[in-house]
Amino acid sequence: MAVGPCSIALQKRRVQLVESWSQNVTHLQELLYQVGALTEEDLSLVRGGGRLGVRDSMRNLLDVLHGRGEEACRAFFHVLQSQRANTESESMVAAIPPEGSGPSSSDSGPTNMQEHLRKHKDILGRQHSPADYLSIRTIRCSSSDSSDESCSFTDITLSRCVGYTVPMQYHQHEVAMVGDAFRSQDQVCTFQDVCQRLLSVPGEDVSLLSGVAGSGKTTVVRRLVHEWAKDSGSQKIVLSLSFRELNLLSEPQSLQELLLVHYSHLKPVLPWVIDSQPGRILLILDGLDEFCFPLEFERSPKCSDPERKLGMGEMVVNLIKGHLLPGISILVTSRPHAVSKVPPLLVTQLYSVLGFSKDQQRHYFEQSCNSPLVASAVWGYVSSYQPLQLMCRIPAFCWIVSTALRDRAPCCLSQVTTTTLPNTARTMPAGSSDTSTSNNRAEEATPTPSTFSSTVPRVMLMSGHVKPITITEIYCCFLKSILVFHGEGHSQEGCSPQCLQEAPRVLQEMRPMLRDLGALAFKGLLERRFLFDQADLSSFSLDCSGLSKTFLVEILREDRASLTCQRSFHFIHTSVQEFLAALYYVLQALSGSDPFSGLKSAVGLSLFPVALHKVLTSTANKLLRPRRLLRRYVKKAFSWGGHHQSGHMDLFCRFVSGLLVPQTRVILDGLFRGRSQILPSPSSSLPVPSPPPPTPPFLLSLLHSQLQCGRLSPERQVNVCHCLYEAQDPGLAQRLQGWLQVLAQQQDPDQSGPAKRDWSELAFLLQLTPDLQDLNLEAQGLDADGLRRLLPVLPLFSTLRLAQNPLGPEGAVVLAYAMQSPDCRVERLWVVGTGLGCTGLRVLTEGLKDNHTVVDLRMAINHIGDVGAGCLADLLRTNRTLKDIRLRDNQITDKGAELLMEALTENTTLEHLWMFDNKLSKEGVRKLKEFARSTSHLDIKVCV
Ligand SMILES: Nc1ncnc2c1ncn2[C@@H]1O[C@H](COP(=O)(O)OP(=O)(O)OP(=O)(O)O)[C@@H](O)[C@H]1O
Repeated sequence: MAVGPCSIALQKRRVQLVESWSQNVTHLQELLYQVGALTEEDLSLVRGGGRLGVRDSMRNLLDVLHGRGEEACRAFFHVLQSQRANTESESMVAAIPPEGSGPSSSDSGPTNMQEHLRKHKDILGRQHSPADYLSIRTIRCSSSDSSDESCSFTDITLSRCVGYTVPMQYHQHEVAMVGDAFRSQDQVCTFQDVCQRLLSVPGEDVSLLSGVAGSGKTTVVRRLVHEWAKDSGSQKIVLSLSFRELNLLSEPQSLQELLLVHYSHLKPVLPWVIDSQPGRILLILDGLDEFCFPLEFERSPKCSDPERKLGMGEMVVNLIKGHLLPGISILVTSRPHAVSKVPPLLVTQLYSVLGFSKDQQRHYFEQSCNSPLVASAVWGYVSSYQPLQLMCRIPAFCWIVSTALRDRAPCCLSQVTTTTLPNTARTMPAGSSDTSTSNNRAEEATPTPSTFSSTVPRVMLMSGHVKPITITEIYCCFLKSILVFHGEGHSQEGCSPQCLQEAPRVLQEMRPMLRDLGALAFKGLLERRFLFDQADLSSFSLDCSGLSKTFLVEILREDRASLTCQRSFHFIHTSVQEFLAALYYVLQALSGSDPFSGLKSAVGLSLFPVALHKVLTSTANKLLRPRRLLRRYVKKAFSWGGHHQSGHMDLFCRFVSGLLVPQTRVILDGLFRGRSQILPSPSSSLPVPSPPPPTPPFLLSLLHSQLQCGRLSPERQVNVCHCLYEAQDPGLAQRLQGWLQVLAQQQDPDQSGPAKRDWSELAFLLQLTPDLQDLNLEAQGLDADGLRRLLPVLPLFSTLRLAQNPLGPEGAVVLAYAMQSPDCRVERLWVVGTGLGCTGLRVLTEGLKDNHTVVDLRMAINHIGDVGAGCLADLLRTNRTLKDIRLRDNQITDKGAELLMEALTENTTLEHLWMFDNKLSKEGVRKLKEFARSTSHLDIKVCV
């Protein structure tokens, strides 16, 4: 059987031929029979006994023709050409290979190819413009025909590693991982690098893009598509689908059908591209973590036919395995916990969104605030408070913080009043933003949350609340900004005195709606659901048509699936859902109602009829005193959060703690004023409010008893620390002092070893003390794992004393990250007797190559040997910061000393090198001394 250009073309264009010609299959058969290309037997085979549909008949026809060889295929294309007048698919006919020519003659594709692609770029470029996505502020600016550029993306930092291996396990809330992000071992890269790789490099591969909620994955995708659409020279053809949309397709579908419905404007060209130039296609699948169908990579049957109907899970498996659409490249985005749904072997590279670096955060605030003064004030505030700054690596937090702070800034900065707070109030210590004027200096003062003090005046803003210092307070300000300043009728952002005066009334009016929204959020959290449909909203009496028009677009975002036109809703960020859930919980608990019963009656889940449930609840309320009820509900929230090892209730618990603080609730004054408040409601009437009541003691004792019970995992313990912080526990400072005292008592290395410590808790506490310079953890039994937990704070100290701890080579890896951190301030690194060995030293010196802060490195008794000395020598060739290195007792011989001396001929900055107690010969010592004499700046201490 001859295989010629027509046979090949017929195979390659099979999908397109079925798509374009199935309706004419009967007529084609007749014509082919007439010209002798088919026999009667062929005809009955093609018809399949009359049971087949037209598409299957067409597939049979193509199989038969291919089986008959080149001549039959050529006849087929001639027949098609003769039908040209009858067909709508001109491009199809143009693709028929002329007699005698090879298939390559049609490689330029169907006619109007460029035209179709241009249209495709226009459509996708519009769908992915930054304007309708980044913030409501930009929606406004776009609607008042401002240019796209004004709504631009801020650059973001990513990392790239080839493939991935570690099956990741997460026992903490994703927020807790933010600090980890910049410690990645992988190569740091920019958005442009990712763009360049995905859009320029042809070929078959699967890339994963991982990042926590709100880290900007979807934004990266949008920006990628946006850049591609702007680039008229790009040869790639980007197709983008979201898992959220695929979830809606419960019936099996063929991939071809799916793509052609989704990209109907590409109908005339897509099959051709898929068939003949798959390397040009980049398929983006966004949001794997939301995919509700199982991905069974082992068990899903192999399918390479794009026309075969498949369930969505099977389709995705076959796409990622390269069976369906072989040759294309695929980008899958996901939150970290779902990344491992894709087997590592199938992944070519893993990109991780690290978020905004410090500079990028500053730039973000410059872009998002309406004046440089406000931007600088917001940035001054964020950068002065370490936990907040860590959180602001996530862009979504930046947006929340910016919304919370910027709106009130213009009119509040110059109109602050101060008042003295009672004993739970916090210090507003020295340290002010660089833009502070004499008027606003108090406002700009940097809070140091570690020192909740009783004496220092607390800044009270005109808006009736203090400058937020807990995360809960920031979210309260965020909500208030949106409700009060962004509501309908407020064309301008920013507060006005009139808005502020009306705020309590507005908040009071919003109370029922916020309660319902919070109940929805809470129910979602319980069920770990972050996507809601219209029925969900209606079950909480939320009117979706009203929602999308009012301020709530900034809280609850609507998606309309392009495949099914179904509407779905999600909170703008999971933390906003967690905050609203906590708000609902606290509102209910404060008014003596069971937060769970609120859900049951709303969604009809109650085991009892609603009326009976109400009777029982009110009887219980009468029997139990309201304060006891409150305690019971709060306890329930915490014990429940503590039992969730996944950590997904962590933020919720922190917000509940924060909202139980009367001072925090002042911000949402109006919302909390109710008939049946159990706790005293703080008064906030201006100009001089009466002191708010302190944090309820039962809350603090509840949290403390959780810490002491010893049943919580280390991750949950850290979360309890966060809760104490949100609850503004005045005891936190003492706890830190206690820790520091413990650490000051040096352990005797001969003893059985120090008690097992919770290093995460220390890391948390240390974050709250920005002025601590010297971290002394000598002989504390600190191992590599403990050091890793401390990593967020390690770079922030000028002296790190880590001697006599079993750090080992793995600890060196952690130290290397710390030294490479852009935030590194470490000048003295003391790691005497930490078991680094030559392997550890190699890693550490690699880290130090990117460091410009360490001047004093003490590393006696580490068995680094000559190999280690060689690594150090290598470092000294380029390093111009180190002044003092102590290498006593490290088993270095003459060979190692030679390497060091060689390197030191190129280094004029090192001043001291201690080499006592190494394995040097007399000759080696003599040479070293001679070398020291010849280099006036360098003092070498050595003896045999
Ligand atoms: N590069 C950026 N420049 C400006 N704003 C950004 C940028 N990236 C993200 N944001 C802001 O953060 C918000 C959240 O981003 P995005 O939706 O991309 O996160 P995500 O990682 O996809 O979140 P999720 O996992 O919840 O889907 C955006 O709405 C936008 O306000």
